[in-house]
Amino acid sequence: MIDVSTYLVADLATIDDGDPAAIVAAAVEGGVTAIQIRGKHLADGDLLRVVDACAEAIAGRAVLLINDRVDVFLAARAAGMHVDGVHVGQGDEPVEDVRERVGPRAIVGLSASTGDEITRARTLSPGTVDYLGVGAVRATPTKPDAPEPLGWDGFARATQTAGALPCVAIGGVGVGDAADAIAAGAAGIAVVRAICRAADPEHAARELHHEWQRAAHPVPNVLTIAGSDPSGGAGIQADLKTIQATGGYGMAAIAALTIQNTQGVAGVHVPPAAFLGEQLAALDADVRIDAVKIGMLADATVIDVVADWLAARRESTPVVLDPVMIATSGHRLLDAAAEAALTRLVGLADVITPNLPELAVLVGEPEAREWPEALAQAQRLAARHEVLVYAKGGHLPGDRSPDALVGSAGVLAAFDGTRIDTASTHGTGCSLSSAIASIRAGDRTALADDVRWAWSARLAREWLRGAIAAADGLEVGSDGGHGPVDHAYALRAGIAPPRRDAELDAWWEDISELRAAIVSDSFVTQLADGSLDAARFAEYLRQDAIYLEAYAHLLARAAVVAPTRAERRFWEASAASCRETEMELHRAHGATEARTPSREAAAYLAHLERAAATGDHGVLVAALLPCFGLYDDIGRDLAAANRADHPYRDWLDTYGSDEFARDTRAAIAWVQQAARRAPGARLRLMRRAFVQSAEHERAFFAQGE
Ligand SMILES: Nc1ncnc2c1ncn2[C@@H]1O[C@H](COP(=O)(O)OP(=O)(O)O)[C@@H](O)[C@H]1O
Ligand SMILES: Cc1ncc(COP(=O)(O)O)c(N)n1
Ligand SMILES: [Mg+2]
Repeated sequence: MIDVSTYLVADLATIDDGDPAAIVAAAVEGGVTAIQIRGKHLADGDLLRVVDACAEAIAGRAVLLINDRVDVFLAARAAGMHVDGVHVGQGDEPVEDVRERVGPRAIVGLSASTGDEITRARTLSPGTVDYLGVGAVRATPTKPDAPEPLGWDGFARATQTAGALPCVAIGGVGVGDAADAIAAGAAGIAVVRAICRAADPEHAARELHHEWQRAAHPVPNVLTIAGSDPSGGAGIQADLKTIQATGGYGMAAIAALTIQNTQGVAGVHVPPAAFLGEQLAALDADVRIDAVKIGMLADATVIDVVADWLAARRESTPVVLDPVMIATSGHRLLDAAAEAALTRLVGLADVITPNLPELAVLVGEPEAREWPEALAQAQRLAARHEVLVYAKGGHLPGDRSPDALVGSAGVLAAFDGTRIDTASTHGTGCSLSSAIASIRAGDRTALADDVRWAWSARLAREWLRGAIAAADGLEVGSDGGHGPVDHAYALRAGIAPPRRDAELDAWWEDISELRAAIVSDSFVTQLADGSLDAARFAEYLRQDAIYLEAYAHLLARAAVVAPTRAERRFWEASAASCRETEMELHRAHGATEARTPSREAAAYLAHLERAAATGDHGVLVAALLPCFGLYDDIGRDLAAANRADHPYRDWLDTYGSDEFARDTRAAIAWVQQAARRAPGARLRLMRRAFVQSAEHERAFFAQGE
């Protein structure tokens, strides 16, 4: 679906003697998602030149449409310019004819200003029109001949019949209107003068874009009821940091205080439970609560207060309960008598997140030694209390760290990954449960509850693993303890908060078999156990050096077309580190050898070159992503198999590193953002480019077999 949320009509008459390409470039930099070039008074040739300059300036970062002039669009497309479609009015040729001429892939927008026109557009055969421009909402100087303005009420009434057709509000709208526009059902806001005539078009675009984003993704209010950890790694402090990092507004009612540092818990003080009850009542009287996370509650009286409060709430707020009994350091955080009281609370939660010892206590069985046993316990617990159980394998021995979301019918979502090698896991349980609550609170989809919890859990775990991987970068606490995770790692790296993104997940599903195949191919299995033939490995490295040299160039090209400075910096840095790795490989493994690419390397590089040649930023970064994602995935498994006397030790280390994991996450986040901006046809291209790269990855690994 085309993103028309921030839509610029670049009206050449309004721009007058300004530079359209410069304005359009600034608008895109500010976050505009769609641009329409309107040059009613221009001859075809002159308009085509402006379109050319604008297409170059936009470089695929926003949808580019041409107003009315279907011939100019066709000429632009024939000349290889990056144009996406046309926007036509009611007075021009019938829109069915326009669709016929531009073909099925181009985007066609249609102006409509009355309920009748919208109803008629709706009854056209599907795929004729991609979106409607509906207005004028208010009277405007750029369209003096327009009929009576609609106002927001009129807009809402008129667009009621539009069905799934996105309606962009136009006419006298701009900054300050996003909330009303969304309430009226608009898919976006279109402006003319607000950007074309702005002293600083980039700033004007950014203001508009940010306001729309804020209104479309309101910040959820997330409450944690938990204990305080003065060292800031666990409890209330961890919860607030997590909620903020995952896009929520954090609130906290303190149920207990601990004397605690990274070495352990030295004491617990429980304030009067009635006082906690009053805090909760005060919040209820004043604040909309979008999700609740419950942590350390210390004793039965406190648990009862919280359970009473939850039971009496009229709104059905998502509740995540971390049944905290024992801290990572091994200290009891809940007195034994209170364990029974917890059972009542479990029944009031949607999801509970026990670690293995807590799971055992809740289900009344000995602690699980093996993961399948833990899953069976989780299922029994889920069935008994009608809750979802997020079982955590953090306490299992071995080098894996499995988790799973389990319902009464069994596992809903299984997560597996290597254990991150760090002692800094203080507060991981607290952080995970508040991340699930916070991400779930921000999920505005209308999917089934189980699906939404599974997504929130998946994103929360992904986010937490980033925080654990970055933990050793902090300097908190002395030797021998458990340091905190870095809740702010994504902020430091300029990565947006996690939000559910079914699109990217579908891509990974597309390549899941390829991933499995790569892992079981002889190259990877033999590389892992060290039995790989040295000559085959050397040839692989030579090919890898050739590949990486070209890949670094392509990363640099991604930087050039990146829509924001932060993203540009990311691809530039990736290009630089890729070049270093390549040189390193080259130095270590025969710089003097002839460098002829293998058939597999040549094919892979040709595919990437083609992706770059589309000029589309999204397609290029999608094609570049498997090289990050698959290596991170497989590289971690290989790194886990590493040992001091492993013949390929250095190589295995590179891809298992935390820096590489961090870069991979950032790359995924940027591709995710590009996917969100991409219209349907472009999104399909991105996905195809991504899958094809994964296929080339497999062939590359298998070469010389
Ligand atoms: N070393 C690690 N590497 C990766 N993930 C970890 C590690 N330690 C804990 N986790 C994750 O942190 C979360 C908390 O797990 P766990 O330690 O089992 O619970 P708790 O902190 O409540 O005792 C889980 O999602 C678990 O998978
Ligand atoms: C106040 C408080 N609440 C909870 C925990 C559990 O810590 P973890 O998340 O490591 O299990 C803690 N250590 N302190
Ligand atoms: Mg815990």
